[in-house]
Amino acid sequence: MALWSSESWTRISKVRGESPLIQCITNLVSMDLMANVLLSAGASPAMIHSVTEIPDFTPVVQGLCVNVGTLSDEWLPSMKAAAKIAREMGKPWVLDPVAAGASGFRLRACLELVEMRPTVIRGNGSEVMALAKATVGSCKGADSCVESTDALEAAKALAKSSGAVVAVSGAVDVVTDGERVVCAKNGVPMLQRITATGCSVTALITAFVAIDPQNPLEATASALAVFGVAAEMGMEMAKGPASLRMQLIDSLYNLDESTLRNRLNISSLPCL
Ligand SMILES: Nc1ncnc2c1ncn2[C@@H]1O[C@H](COP(=O)(O)OP(=O)(O)O)[C@@H](O)[C@H]1O
Ligand SMILES: Cc1ncsc1CCOP(=O)(O)O
Ligand SMILES: [Mg+2]
Repeated sequence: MALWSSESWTRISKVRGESPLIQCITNLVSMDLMANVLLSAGASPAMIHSVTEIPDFTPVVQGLCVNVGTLSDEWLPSMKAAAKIAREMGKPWVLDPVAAGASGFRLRACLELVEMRPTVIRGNGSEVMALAKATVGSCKGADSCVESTDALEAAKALAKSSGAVVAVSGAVDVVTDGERVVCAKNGVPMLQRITATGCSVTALITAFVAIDPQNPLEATASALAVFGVAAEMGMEMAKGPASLRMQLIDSLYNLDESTLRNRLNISSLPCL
């Protein structure tokens, strides 16, 4: 645990020190929280999605986050154009397959984006299972109706077939490259009552991988744990979802080394 704590503190310190520019092509619901979570962690968000701007802008970013939450025919070309440039230039890019199983259009778009070889895929249990099985049938829109642990085998299969690190969020966040499995156990249940917390942790993953591209699995686990620790700190001051949303941002901004070392809970299998 001590090594995970040291490495995770080093990573959040690097995000604060280097302030990586993170392009987010994301949904209309989560733009504000994603941008503010990135800023409070020390990164520099840019929610730039016009296909006309992609050739000028994506080449200068340190990481790309693609989120299909409010997917449309108009936005999909931008996502693909940016992902193509990121892959060609060896830049980390992260996919958040929101509600992947909710429709054939959405599933096809997500599978096409997976074919473009994201560095990391972060979804909830239902989303990862929909991608791994390539089946429509989301039970509840953007929310999951299975636990992250129910999607472990699906996550490993998706990691092996896509070449991506796959993170399944939930009470226990599970991260795998298809072989190794790591669990991050920080966080609070009330995070599920705030929209865009999943989108936001995916954005934070993008910033962490941007400053540690050689270790995407470890960087992903660190980001999930740091986000969860900030939520735990925020929960101590919050009165409900709205104040937790606010306290989460402040706690991430104020996170210090001793708090992270005392609270961080990351372990390798057997951790479920
Ligand atoms: N029951 C829970 N206990 C603690 N943390 C949770 C729980 N459920 C989700 N989280 C955390 O909330 C965030 C969003 O996860 P999740 O709700 O699975 O994603 P999404 O919003 O994409 O469905 C993640 O950081 C995850 O670790
Ligand atoms: C409710 C909703 N609908 C389309 S995108 C979105 C936000 C989803 O955010 P998250 O996946 O982080 O819960
Ligand atoms: Mg989500």
